[in-house]
Amino acid sequence: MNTEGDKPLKVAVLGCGVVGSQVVRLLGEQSGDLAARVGAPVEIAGVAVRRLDAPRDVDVPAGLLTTDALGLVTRGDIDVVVEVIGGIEPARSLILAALENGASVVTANKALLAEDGPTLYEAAEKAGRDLYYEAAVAGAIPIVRPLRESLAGDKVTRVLGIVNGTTNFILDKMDTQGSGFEEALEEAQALGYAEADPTADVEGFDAAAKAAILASLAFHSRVTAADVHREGISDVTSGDVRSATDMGCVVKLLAIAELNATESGEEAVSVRVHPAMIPRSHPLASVREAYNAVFVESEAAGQLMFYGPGAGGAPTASAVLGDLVSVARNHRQGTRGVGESAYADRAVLPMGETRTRYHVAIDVDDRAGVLAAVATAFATHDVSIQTVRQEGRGDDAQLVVVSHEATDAQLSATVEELRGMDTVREVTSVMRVEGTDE
Ligand SMILES: NC(=O)C1=CN([C@@H]2O[C@H](COP(=O)(O)OP(=O)(O)OC[C@H]3O[C@@H](n4cnc5c(N)ncnc54)[C@H](O)[C@@H]3O)[C@@H](O)[C@H]2O)C=CC1
Ligand SMILES: N[C@@H](CC=O)C(=O)O
Ligand code: NA
Repeated sequence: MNTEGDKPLKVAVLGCGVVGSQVVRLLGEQSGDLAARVGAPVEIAGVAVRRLDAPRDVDVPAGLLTTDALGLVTRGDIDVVVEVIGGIEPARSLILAALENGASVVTANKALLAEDGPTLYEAAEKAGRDLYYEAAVAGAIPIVRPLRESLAGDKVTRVLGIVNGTTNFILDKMDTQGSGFEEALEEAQALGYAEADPTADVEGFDAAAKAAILASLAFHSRVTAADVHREGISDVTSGDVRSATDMGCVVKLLAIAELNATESGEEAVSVRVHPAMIPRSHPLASVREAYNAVFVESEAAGQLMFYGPGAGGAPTASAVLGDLVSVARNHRQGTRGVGESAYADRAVLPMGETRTRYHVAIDVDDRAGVLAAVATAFATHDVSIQTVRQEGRGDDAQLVVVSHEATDAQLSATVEELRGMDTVREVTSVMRVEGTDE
């Protein structure tokens, strides 16, 4: 570790793809400003790539390129390793080797942090080095640092986020242009937002990883991707989107982490990713196209909104470089930044015990007693109805019921019962409603 004079700080970059190439570009273009901000030159010591001759979006001097990532991080003179390879292995082994060899780590790897964050934190702690990851959640948007530091004196009660650009783009097109799901997905792919295999985006895996990281930070507990209830947007229909519009809402894929009371009255963490209707007046409703936003509620500060580009090479590299400067300053001063904070050790609430509201659209025969039968199904499971609207269509009718808050188990049992009723032709739309004051 360099602490003396203005000895250059040596940085190894692992991966030179969408994000890595922009990190390398910015390190070159902004070297003067970075040196001034850190107090010493920041020098690229090596860039690990999979293929030396692959085309890339930045010119890297041949002498810096290597296919031996492990050799680079263990060579003994590296101060900071920037991991932008992604995935679980070899990223995890490389990060652990970097820490063991005395380097601090900056990573954008949400999948790894959400799967095995504690192993990385413990290794950083043991090595006395930093592990920073602002880019891993909502790209360029500062949200990790605000939760780790700015709000460290407050009690966060809820985090609601739009943390996946691809799915927000698709839902926005369905809402504003009446596009179908497949059509909107093709557009997202053509614009380069979605992955070649967009499953991680569309099925909510990417958002679930980010939700786990947000929940861990907000509630000072260890939450992993496996703890997150996850539903994607592939089943969201144009009918759901129209239904949302009819009730003054918009459909968004939300990552939600909140404190809920358990049956025994203790505080537990509810963490989930699913499509939900939110009122158009909610700040998250105005998040358009591929943008991200995170809405935080805390006891003292109240409501805070963090908004900006959540994906893309340059925006993500901005967050990586911000971390790099912080870590470099820590190195220069011989200190460490904030480490893991998991002291609260709160349990994760099972999804069935999470309290939420449902919007249910039901096709029924338009005849006497049907409304009463539907209301009885809700009452049987102790779910209180907030509003009910009927749209008649000859002999057919559609009932749109919005419930008050109940447990997810009560609500899903109600929907199951509705589906089995003779008077119900079809339950055409079921969606949770979030972001409302009950
Ligand atoms: N692209 C984005 O908008 C965002 C990406 N991230 C995260 O940033 C990380 C990087 O993502 P991208 O740059 O988009 O991915 P990418 O696939 O464009 O780049 C990864 C690069 O790593 C290289 N690589 C793979 N194995 C390697 C190895 N063993 N040694 C050296 N290089 C190796 C690949 O050849 C590829 O060029 C991931 O963790 C991702 O989740 C986070 C926020 C936004
Ligand atoms: N595929 C992700 C990229 C960043 O995490 C997204 O669409 O948001
Ligand atoms: Na961020």
